[in-house]
Amino acid sequence: MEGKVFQNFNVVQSCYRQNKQFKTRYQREPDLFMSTLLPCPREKMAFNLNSSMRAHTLSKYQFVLSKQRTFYCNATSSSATVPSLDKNDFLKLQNGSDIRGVAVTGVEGEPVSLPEPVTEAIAAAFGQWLLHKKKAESRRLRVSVGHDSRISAQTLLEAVSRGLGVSGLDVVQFGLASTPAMFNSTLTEDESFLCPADGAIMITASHLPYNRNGFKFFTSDGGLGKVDIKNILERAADIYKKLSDENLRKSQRESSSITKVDYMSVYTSGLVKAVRKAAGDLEKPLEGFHIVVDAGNGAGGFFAAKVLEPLGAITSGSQFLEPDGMFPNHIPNPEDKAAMEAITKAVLDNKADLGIIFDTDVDRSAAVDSSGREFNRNRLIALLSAIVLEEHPGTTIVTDSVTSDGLTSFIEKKLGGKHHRFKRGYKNVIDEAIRLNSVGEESHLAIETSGHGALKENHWLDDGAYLMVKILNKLAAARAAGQGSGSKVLTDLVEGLEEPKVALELRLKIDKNHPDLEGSDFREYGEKVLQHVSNSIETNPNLIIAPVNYEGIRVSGFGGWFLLRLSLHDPVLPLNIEAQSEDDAVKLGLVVATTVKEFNALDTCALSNLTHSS
Ligand SMILES: O=P(O)(O)OC[C@H]1O[C@H](O)[C@H](O)[C@@H](O)[C@@H]1O
Repeated sequence: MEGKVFQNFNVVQSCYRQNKQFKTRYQREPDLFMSTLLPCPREKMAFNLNSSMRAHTLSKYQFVLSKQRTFYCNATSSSATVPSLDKNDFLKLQNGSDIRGVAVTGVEGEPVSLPEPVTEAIAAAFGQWLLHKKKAESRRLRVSVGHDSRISAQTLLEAVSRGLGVSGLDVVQFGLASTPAMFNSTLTEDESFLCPADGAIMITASHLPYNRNGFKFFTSDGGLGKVDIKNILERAADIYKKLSDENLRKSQRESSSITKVDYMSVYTSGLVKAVRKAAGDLEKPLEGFHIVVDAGNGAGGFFAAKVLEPLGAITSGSQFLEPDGMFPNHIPNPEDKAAMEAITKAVLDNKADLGIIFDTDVDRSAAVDSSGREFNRNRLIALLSAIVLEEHPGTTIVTDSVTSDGLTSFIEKKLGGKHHRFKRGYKNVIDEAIRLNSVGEESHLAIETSGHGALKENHWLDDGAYLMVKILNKLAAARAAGQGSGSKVLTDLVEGLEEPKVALELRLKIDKNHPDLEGSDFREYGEKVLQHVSNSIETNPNLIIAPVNYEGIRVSGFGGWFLLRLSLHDPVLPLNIEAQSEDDAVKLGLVVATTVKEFNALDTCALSNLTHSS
């Protein structure tokens, strides 16, 4: 265990050993017990730990704790004023299968919606949900918690730990971590790292601005979906009411332990092992390769020193590896133009073989070859499809809805696979791939143009770092087979992918307060728009509506296509257009502009700019 667990604050072991009666009952009836347990005396329940504390501070804590085995955790409820919030306020924090909110002030018009007490209530609710789900478990449950580089990470980490303590769960803090590592911790079998965790929480808001933050939740079954997130937020609203009631805080509670573990070393050594194995157990299969990493000051900086260097790669010229929650260089997001320009420049300036870029929490990635050509969006999917279809001939590749027609013919005609173009949303594509397998259709890859991707061989873990490992395997194998160096082997794999001359996305906003909505939900209004576009196009001989389509309306015409759909989260109709010339893109834009013109709540400025640009 030495060197693995940084500190272990198992101060409450004797408390809960003495409290078997409590334990048995709480395992059997977690929900019922929570209602008597809550609200708890927050003055007593929380450790005030700071992962960036210096060593001497920590040893002082350890000394105190080891001397008092029945020590009740130090009093540190958040000092923030507790605003009055109801269920709706909590439900507003749901963003698909994530929770997102504003964690710090600083942006005008964006008040804090994720203060510490709300965070505590959400974490307590996840604990409650987990206890309910794992009723049958006879041991005490533990939850791993990690965070990205955001400036609010530490505050929220402490609030999450307190909240889990409220539910009587043990907390295992990983510090700076990636989202996929958190899921991985629910699968790892290694008691010396306190794994598997029964549940995991990642504190992140992906690529959103510095003032935001949020949570993703995992169990060994994968990331929680929309229904469970709603359930957790509803529970959180109830818990919150009780947490803010001063009179009730005096009741008894069970203490929880907080342990800090260097789990990222387990996770990264898994990635290193995967590449070594694919290269026939060579110790340094990337020796001689020069690979630059751009972590955008998010959590992905580990990839250079902890993955590439042990494999023998040179990583000089890597940039923005140090965590900085103000993201001073560019948005950590492979979909961002400036981010892709930054990594491309780094590759060219350093004459590197390959560039790798991650989003803030490393569940998304993209690459750049030695000539500065991006493996991003459709080209990243084409590359991964080529690799996976070599390993699993004929398999189905599940993608999101905005993928190009060229990608379909590449996967089906060149690679001999099947392209199942499904819906937008990483959870949607992963769940669809799992469903296909369950009904007998083999699928090994679920991937989005956004850079989210998951493989069956990797437990359907949505992992940007593992996607890059698949690419590294290819480089290493080519080197081992004496097939030259550089990234040519990768570039060759996407040879034949037809790419459009023009690819654009316009996001048409729906004004939620417009009288035309007549009090209805923006989604209903959006559906009406889509139905109307579909009806108007049906009779147009120049246009063909895609017969198989899972969201919105996809139409081919003028040598290209467009897809108009409802955003997963926002009051927006995103419109994707791909065409072989600007003129053709404008023609497709005009089709949409003409058919939606009577929908006054729809902001069509972006469309007008396009159609008037010619
Ligand atoms: O529907 P949109 O607004 O384009 O958003 C769609 C995107 O939402 C989130 O960012 C998800 O993480 C992505 O997986 C998804 O693709």
